[in-house]
Amino acid sequence: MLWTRGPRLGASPLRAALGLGRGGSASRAACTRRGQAWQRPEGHDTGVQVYNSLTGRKDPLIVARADAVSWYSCGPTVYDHAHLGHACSYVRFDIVRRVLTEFFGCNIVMVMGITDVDDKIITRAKEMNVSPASLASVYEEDFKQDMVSLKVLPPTVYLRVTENIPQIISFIEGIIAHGHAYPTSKGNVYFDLRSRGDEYGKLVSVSLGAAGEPVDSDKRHASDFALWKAAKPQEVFWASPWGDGRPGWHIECSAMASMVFGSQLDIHSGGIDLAFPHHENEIAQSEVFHQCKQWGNYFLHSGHLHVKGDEEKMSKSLKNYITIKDFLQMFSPDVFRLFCMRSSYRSAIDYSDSSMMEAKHLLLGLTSFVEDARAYMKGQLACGPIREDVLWERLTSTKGAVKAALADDFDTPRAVDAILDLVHHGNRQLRAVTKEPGGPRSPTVFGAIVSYIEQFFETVGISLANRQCVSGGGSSAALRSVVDELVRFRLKVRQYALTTPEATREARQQQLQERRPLLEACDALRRDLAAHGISIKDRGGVTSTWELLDPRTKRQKPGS
Ligand SMILES: Nc1ncnc2c1ncn2[C@@H]1O[C@H](COP(=O)(O)OP(=O)(O)OP(=O)(O)O)[C@@H](O)[C@H]1O
Ligand SMILES: [Zn+2]
Repeated sequence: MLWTRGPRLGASPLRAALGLGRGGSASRAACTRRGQAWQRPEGHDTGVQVYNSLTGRKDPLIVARADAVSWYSCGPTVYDHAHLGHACSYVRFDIVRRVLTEFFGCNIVMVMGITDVDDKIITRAKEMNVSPASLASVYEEDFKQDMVSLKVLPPTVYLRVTENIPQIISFIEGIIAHGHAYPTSKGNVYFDLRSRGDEYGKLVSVSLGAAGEPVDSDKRHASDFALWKAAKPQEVFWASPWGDGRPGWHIECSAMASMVFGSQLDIHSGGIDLAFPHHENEIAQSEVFHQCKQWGNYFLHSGHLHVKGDEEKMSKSLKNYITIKDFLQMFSPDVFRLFCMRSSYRSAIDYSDSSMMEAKHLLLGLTSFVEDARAYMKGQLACGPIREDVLWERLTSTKGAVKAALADDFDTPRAVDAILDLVHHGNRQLRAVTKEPGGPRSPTVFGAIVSYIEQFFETVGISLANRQCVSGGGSSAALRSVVDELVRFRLKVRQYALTTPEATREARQQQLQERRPLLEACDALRRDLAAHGISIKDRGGVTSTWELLDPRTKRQKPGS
């Protein structure tokens, strides 16, 4: 055994160490030690408590400057299509980023590193008989397109490893100059872990065990990791002071983050599998290069997406994945976002068709409320008397609850629950009555609720079928007018079929019977349009309204 590990490595103990599982007293003790070593940054207190993997607890998020919060995000290794596991990590951090920006006034500068040279890329390129560079460029573009489809905001800048080789080489030279790395006769450069002493293991509390001469390796210690890898025959390489080769995986992120942010980083993020060894090694490299005590102040890790019932994360190598493109054929990006928001960004999450259907129905419930509230405001939905004071009070308390939840380590499930509670109360007051409305109306409070809810979801990247304004230019505007005409015509036909002026009951029945085909035709039209995402609602025979729904969000049984 070369590593002495606390009782915390391996899949679930690692999660315990990072506060994601049921940590025992040993892990709590280690967290306390980590917590004590952490230096509270100086600067602007955002008002958010964030779970920091460096301390194993929630810390106040203090950034150097609110107008330029530095955030480095480990990007993908681009050798194949991205899957839902990747989507989950990037969507969750996108939500965190949007919340920090819109609710807590941070202007975020995000750098994302793209690993475009790596063993996996080289192997796949060989299999496909293409160059690693062209394979990587195809899948990098593919990843970016997937992110656009998922409405993930792009980082302020993407940095590719292959475009930053000179910077990476200088970084390695700096580490060697400070006595923490060594080149070998085979042309490799390794980080000298023993030179780091107790400082290694800030993130997951691993410590170096007894030295053991590694078999068949030019490392001094088996746990030393590569900063520079000597070129193998027929592999892509760059010239360096140590001979031809390419960078190791960990060094690229340290070098690229430092290139933009220097020796101080507010936030560093990635999936939980990156905590060890990737982030642990990044910390070691960067702190010895910059000769500083604390390079990154907050390490945020997202939990894994698992296929329900599967212990392992969704992963290419396990072949248990669904590509983002396949997923988006069935569900909208909004459904996926809402699914992500129903759990903490840190927790493991199970993918299943039923959990997706649940998110889809939730979204449908929200859009339906917004539609009804808007119809009420327009006078198209007749209601009994509204308890306006109750609703105003609910709205105010919801706003407070949502902000408090988000300030508590971006607790999105709690924030969504608070909104659902508001919707529940709104719906109770909106119970439609078929008679003509009487008494005072309260459109303003419903307007305030709709506006708040839409704004909240817009902030986290979810659109609530707000199709009042047309996007897409003149042709969509024309099509919208055509649907307006069609729905008005259908309403006239329906009203004619339902209005039976005959004097006697029998005669009225007879007339209804004769006009029945017209009603059936109206129903059929409603069903058919639903298949195209157009949802028509008949409001008590007085009027009809319509909304355009994303076809992947529409009801299972159109028109029901
Ligand atoms: N199943 C998953 N759930 C959540 N995040 C994931 C999952 N799989 C990968 N990630 C995260 O996606 C980001 C990019 O990962 P990367 O390109 O290194 O893929 P990977 O982990 O090698 O995936 P694979 O095992 O499928 O090849 C990382 O932050 C990683 O932690
Ligand atoms: Zn990284």
